[in-house]
Amino acid sequence: MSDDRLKVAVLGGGSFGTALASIAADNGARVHQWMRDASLANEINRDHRNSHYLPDYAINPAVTAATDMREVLTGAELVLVAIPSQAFRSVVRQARPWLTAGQILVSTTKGIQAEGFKLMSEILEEETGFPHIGVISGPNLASEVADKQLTATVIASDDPLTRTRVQSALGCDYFRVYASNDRFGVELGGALKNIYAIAAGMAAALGMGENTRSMLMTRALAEMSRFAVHLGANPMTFLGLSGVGDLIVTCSSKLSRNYRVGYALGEGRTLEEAVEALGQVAEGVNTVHLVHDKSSEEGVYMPLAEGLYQVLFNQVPARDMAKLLMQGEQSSDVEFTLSREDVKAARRLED
Ligand SMILES: NC(=O)C1=CN([C@@H]2O[C@H](COP(=O)(O)OP(=O)(O)OC[C@H]3O[C@@H](n4cnc5c(N)ncnc54)[C@H](O)[C@@H]3O)[C@@H](O)[C@H]2O)C=CC1
Ligand SMILES: O=C(CO)COP(=O)(O)O
Repeated sequence: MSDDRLKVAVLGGGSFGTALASIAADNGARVHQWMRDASLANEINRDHRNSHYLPDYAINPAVTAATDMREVLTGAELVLVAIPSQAFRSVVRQARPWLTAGQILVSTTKGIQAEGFKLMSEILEEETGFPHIGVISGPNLASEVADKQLTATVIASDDPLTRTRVQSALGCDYFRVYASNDRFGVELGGALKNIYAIAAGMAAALGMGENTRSMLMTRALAEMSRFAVHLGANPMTFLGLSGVGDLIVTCSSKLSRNYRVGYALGEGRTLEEAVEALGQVAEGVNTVHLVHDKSSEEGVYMPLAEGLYQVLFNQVPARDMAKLLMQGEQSSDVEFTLSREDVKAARRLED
């Protein structure tokens, strides 16, 4: 008997890969999930549960898991790569012998590779040279997705086929998939907001109020869009789900791992203790480092990222850094309507 269901492969056995695998299966696809841990794969096949990363949620039984890359990838029409950024390239290299040019390849990872400041879809492109490449990003806390809470995401690609195939593979009554052609902006937004989620967690632990959080999130949006536009992104992308949308959720929720790392730091833990206690990936820690270096190199003004870098890596107390940031330049609210240079020039005339 022929099986004409869409075949989806998911690389990664963590919380987001598992949540996305279950959505595709809810949508009628045959889903194969690759992970390196055989006992976790057995558990998914036997109990339809991922007790390590998503213990409280049932996984659709149409998801089958394996540690064999060939078995998972052969015949897959859509491949979702949900592997933390530090291991992303090595896993794509492992997968490469079974990837084909007709497949749709999509990164779901919100991180940056240190060498060359590369985003994950650029790695997909470099390692395969294939044409159907995209990125999924948006306000998508994995446990809420697994709980089927009403959620929206963005598929970004300059390839229309990639956009429409992902919209139909994942869009369902609890998960909406909006389209963007600014792959770079969408992907960068997902990586950058992790930095500010750490800062927001820290501010919460220090007892700072709602005005503070709102200021932090809005200035974070100004800072991340300034950086992204300098590197070639479209500023309007930051008004969407993958920009302001993801910033809101990650800066507001203890379900965010980056927020939790910040909270632990605000309570006085060391970075090592905070990361160890989390036991999962918090991409923002590495991203702070990379963005600090890149913004210095490019001459982009990013006081929040710089302040966070000093707290995380140079042991400056968070409260002292907050005081220092409050003494920084009072510049333009929205730089795309009034430039920082115009504000500075007017102040110089006044002095
Ligand atoms: N968890 C979430 O709420 C969301 C996560 N993301 C992004 O998804 C990406 C993946 O994150 P999660 O699934 O949440 O991570 P996770 O921390 O839940 O799990 C990571 C998974 O990657 C695997 N892994 C790590 N190194 C590996 C290697 N060298 N080879 C093979 N597998 C390896 C681990 O075994 C584990 O299965 C991250 O970049 C994250 O930013 C995006 C949206 C939501
Ligand atoms: O990206 C996320 C939600 O959109 C998940 O954030 P964390 O990686 O901080 O958990």
